[in-house]
Amino acid sequence: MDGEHSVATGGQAGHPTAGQAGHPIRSFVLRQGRVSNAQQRYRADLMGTIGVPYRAANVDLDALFGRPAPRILEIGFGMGETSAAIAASHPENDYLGIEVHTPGVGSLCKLVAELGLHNQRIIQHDAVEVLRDMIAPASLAGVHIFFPDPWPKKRHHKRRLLQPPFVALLASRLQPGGIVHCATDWQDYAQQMLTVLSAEVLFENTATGFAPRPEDRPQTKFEQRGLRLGNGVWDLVFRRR
Ligand SMILES: C[S@@+](CC[C@H](N)C(=O)[O-])C[C@H]1O[C@@H](n2cnc3c(N)ncnc32)[C@H](O)[C@@H]1O
Repeated sequence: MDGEHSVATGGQAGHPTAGQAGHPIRSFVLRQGRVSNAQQRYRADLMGTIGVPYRAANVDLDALFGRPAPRILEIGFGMGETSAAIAASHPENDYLGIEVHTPGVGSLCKLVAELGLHNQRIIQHDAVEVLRDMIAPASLAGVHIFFPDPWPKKRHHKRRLLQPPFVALLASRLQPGGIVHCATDWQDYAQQMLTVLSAEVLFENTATGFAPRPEDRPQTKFEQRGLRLGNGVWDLVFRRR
């Protein structure tokens, strides 16, 4: 997504990608993007019911969704069009979307209301801390990470989300047989993802190398912009052993 108007956030100790001085290296910067009136209104109306405040304790997912069902967590849903489309086409699953960016949260709230989705919940917080602190081990059927911030400059690569400690955390939160599906339009990040996911002993690749794009993954907004620029797209689908 656009990186302008960026403000680096402060942090807490113990972040899985913590830097040398103990300061967390976050995978995002909080942008001061414009929040439309509609995004503001829907966010204010809905986050009281479908929003989950961050707290350092496991969330009871059955209670949160009001039923037992496969749970898919999405990291960085952007404006949420893809999230809403997937949740609408899979009413049998429950979806927990995590995003830090306020306009995106408002946008997904609006889509949830317009589509009458009952299987979407939202946490507006750093996904790394959410996974670490709120999600119980072996509780997820899937994780979606579609077009994470690419951090193209070499000196920023340490900010990329897909690093070995994060991938180990991710694996620990998936049930055996659970799937992590990543996609990116940055070739060197795709290669990095392939390397770190392949190196995690709890994961097995469902494909040889990169996966064909699964038919049930709609094109995301960020992906469409990349395709207009002529970028390639790489999907990776790994299964928790
Ligand atoms: C490049 S955008 C892609 C958005 C969307 N998935 C798409 O494909 O259109 C990456 C998104 O991830 C969010 N993000 C990055 N790191 C995050 C984190 N640690 N926790 C939650 N959201 C994060 C950013 O705010 C941004 O909206």
